[in-house]
Amino acid sequence: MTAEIELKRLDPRLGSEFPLPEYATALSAGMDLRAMLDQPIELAPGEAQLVPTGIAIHIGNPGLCAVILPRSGLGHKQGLVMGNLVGLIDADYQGPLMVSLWNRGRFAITITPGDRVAQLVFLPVARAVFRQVDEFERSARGEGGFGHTGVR
Ligand SMILES: O=c1ccn([C@H]2C[C@H](O)[C@@H](COP(=O)(O)OP(=O)(O)OP(=O)(O)O)O2)c(=O)[nH]1
Repeated sequence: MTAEIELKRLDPRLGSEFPLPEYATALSAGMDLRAMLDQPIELAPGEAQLVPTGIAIHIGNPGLCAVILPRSGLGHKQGLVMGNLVGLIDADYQGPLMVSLWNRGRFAITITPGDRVAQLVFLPVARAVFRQVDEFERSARGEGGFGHTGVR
């Protein structure tokens, strides 16, 4: 599925000095987001900072959202992940897209302007309407809470 999403370029270096977010391959699920900083920053072990991506997007479709996820290599090797673990971008959000960068590793990490630090993935969303009931229809699953399915 392809969806057209409105994008505002907030940082003029995107689209000139650095490409706008794009899919790296025909089947990539995520597009890399860049840290559009004015100058390099150093994240000490355990430190988190909110970093601008230089874009704003408006999804504008109740059936879609986006998530900001770590890049696998950076997350695994350097410990650079998201301070909110996963950033959730609502379909009605129009503000600047920010990335919370958290150094969960043991060594300082330097982020240079334009570095690809995270990835943006668009996902389908089902919105629920609750129907209140007094009793649920019985299921084979029982009521023991998690870890009680009896499956080994
Ligand atoms: O990593 C992120 C996470 C969120 N957002 C933006 C998009 C999202 O739609 C908005 C609000 O996020 P969320 O609802 O998760 O945060 P909140 O702390 O609950 O804020 P709010 O009170 O605005 O709902 O912030 C980002 O730019 N980057």
